[in-house]
Amino acid sequence: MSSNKGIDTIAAARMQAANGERVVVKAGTNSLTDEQSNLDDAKLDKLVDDITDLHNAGKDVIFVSSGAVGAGKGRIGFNGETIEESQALSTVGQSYLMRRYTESFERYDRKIAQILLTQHDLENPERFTNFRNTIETLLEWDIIPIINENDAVTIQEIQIGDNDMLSSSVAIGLDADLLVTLTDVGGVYTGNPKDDPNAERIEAVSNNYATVQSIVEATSSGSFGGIRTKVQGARGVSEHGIPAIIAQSTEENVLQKVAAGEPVGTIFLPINGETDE
Ligand SMILES: Nc1ncnc2c1ncn2[C@@H]1O[C@H](COP(=O)(O)OP(=O)(O)O)[C@@H](O)[C@H]1O
Ligand SMILES: N[C@@H](CCC(=O)OP(=O)(O)O)C(=O)O
Repeated sequence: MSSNKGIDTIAAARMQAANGERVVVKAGTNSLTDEQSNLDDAKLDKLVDDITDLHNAGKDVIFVSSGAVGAGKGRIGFNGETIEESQALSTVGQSYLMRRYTESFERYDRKIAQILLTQHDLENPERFTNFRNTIETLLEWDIIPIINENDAVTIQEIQIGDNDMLSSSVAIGLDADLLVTLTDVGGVYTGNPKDDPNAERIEAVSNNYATVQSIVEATSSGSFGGIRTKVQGARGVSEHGIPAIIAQSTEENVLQKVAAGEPVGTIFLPINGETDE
């Protein structure tokens, strides 16, 4: 299934994405942990390899990483039953996650910074300005900021898997040129690719958005998050004229392929003031 827009428009969006100078990359829990919720070193190192490649290509990379609750579960050996327990697990997991990122980026002599945020911080003009100034300074220093939601003081995102929306707001607020959402499947499909062998990857989303929304509503289990918030976040970004791509974190050189304009994942075409529906 593809967008009703022509192949030229999709190719132009791929080129716009490839040429983006400021890129927000978001990685979900599934891209960082194994089936026992332990932080998976090989997955984390692979993400760091890809981000370093993008950075070495001269891009400003802002990384939004989930995985704190998952890493906390693995560290403590307990899944947590209440929201409060998930919050506490995130605080254990976050410091461990950053330790592993620090070690992994050190393989390339790269420095990183941690920023824990809430949607409130992005909505409050004074806090947002402070956040933006910090990011701009880190980027000038060639340091890769790693952002996560501050789960100790907010529970919205533990409940709805909202790092997808946080990364979307960060991309819009920081005037990024591209949002890449990495997950454990190859994009948005016509069915859940984990249990539907006939599911086909949707190449592009533009004027087919309403159809795509109904598909992901129908194929998602659970009442929150999952592929739905990725689609919603990517659409929000594209409505600001910024292309967004949902792709698979395990795909070889996935970010290099994005930067080469290759047809990986599902691209959300930037909407530049035209009527899209
Ligand atoms: N139509 C669909 N297209 C792609 N993925 C889907 C679809 N419906 C359900 N999914 C599921 O959404 C999951 C991705 O969401 P999630 O588990 O929240 O990932 P992450 O940890 O990367 O944030 C995939 O593993 C996939 O099984
Ligand atoms: N702040 C939480 C992220 C929760 C979340 O959004 O997870 P995901 O849907 O896997 O991106 C954590 O680090 O565990």
